[in-house]
Amino acid sequence: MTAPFATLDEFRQTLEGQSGPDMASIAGAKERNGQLTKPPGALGRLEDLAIWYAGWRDTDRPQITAPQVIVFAGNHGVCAQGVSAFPPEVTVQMVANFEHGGAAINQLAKAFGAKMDVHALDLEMPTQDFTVAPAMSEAEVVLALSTGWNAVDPASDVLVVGEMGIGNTTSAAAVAAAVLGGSAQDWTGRGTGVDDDGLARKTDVVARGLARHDTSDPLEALRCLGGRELAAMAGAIAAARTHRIPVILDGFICSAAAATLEKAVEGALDHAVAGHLSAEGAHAKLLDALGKQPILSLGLRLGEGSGGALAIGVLQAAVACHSGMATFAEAGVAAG
Ligand SMILES: Cc1cc2ncn([C@H]3O[C@H](COP(=O)(O)O)[C@@H](O)[C@H]3O)c2cc1C
Ligand SMILES: O=C(O)c1cccnc1
Repeated sequence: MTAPFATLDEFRQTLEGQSGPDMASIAGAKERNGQLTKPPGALGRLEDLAIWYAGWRDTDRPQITAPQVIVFAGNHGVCAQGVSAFPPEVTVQMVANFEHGGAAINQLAKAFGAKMDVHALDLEMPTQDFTVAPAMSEAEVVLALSTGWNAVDPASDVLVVGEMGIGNTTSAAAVAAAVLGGSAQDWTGRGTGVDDDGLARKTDVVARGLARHDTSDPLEALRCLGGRELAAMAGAIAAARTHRIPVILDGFICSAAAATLEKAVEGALDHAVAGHLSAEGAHAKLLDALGKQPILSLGLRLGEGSGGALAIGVLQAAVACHSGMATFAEAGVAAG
């Protein structure tokens, strides 16, 4: 489906017009959950996940057969400020690695039966350094949102969005600070592993970005401080809602991009769960602010959609139990 917006205002209107979960499917799934052959609540959070998933799939007995992982890549002008432990060429080199099947996310997508797509967004044209100018023009951010929107396969039944973009933890920290409040220090972490000097430099860069731009509007924060891959993730998350495809969020960068949607239109992330808690320092605070409890906590600090992809397995398991288990009546097991 072609993206139904050509401006940031139209994108916001698209978010405002999106529907919520199907309450009848939620009620039916709760009813079914209560009849399954297990003590009430014994599957813990798996039960909540299955019921949540049912509401977005419009059925009380859903299946997961077609997960999609999309990795978006972008380059960042702010790398000129020395904010990453790695050089910006790594972005395009990793895109080649994704295309040849050699990255962590390739293995994780394969392990959970997900199809994986990679979209490189104008890598030869990095965003502007946000300490001197807005990262993107309105046309550029809308194009990136549209690329993300159009990348979603309407036939998929769960979506993970990930990213590759050297420098993008700086961008994500700035976006998070702009939309959720707090200081640059609160949100800036080590990313790929900058040393203490690098962290101080990076924090200063985030502070200067925040001081330079008027980011009271969350979508303006995405434009001025974000990156193409962050905008594409936001566009894909929004498109998934329109297609009734539940989303599993990845780590710090994905969550910062997603936060712009929730802050633009409250409830815009109701169709999304947090796949994992990243080791990037401020991710816990970000998830708290979004009211999301991570499914996994494995110390990952990679991005690429890796933590989201791992959580596909948990969601699949939750849905398999919900839809595949026998009821007490079917199995002839005495209910308590
Ligand atoms: C080889 C390599 C593979 C990666 N895969 C994801 N990232 C992660 O690291 C980057 C963000 O960290 P920073 O802001 O410190 O540059 C992003 O590309 C993110 O996806 C990688 C980084 C590297 C070096
Ligand atoms: O949490 C993430 O997404 C993350 C953390 C560090 C580096 N790259 C990605």
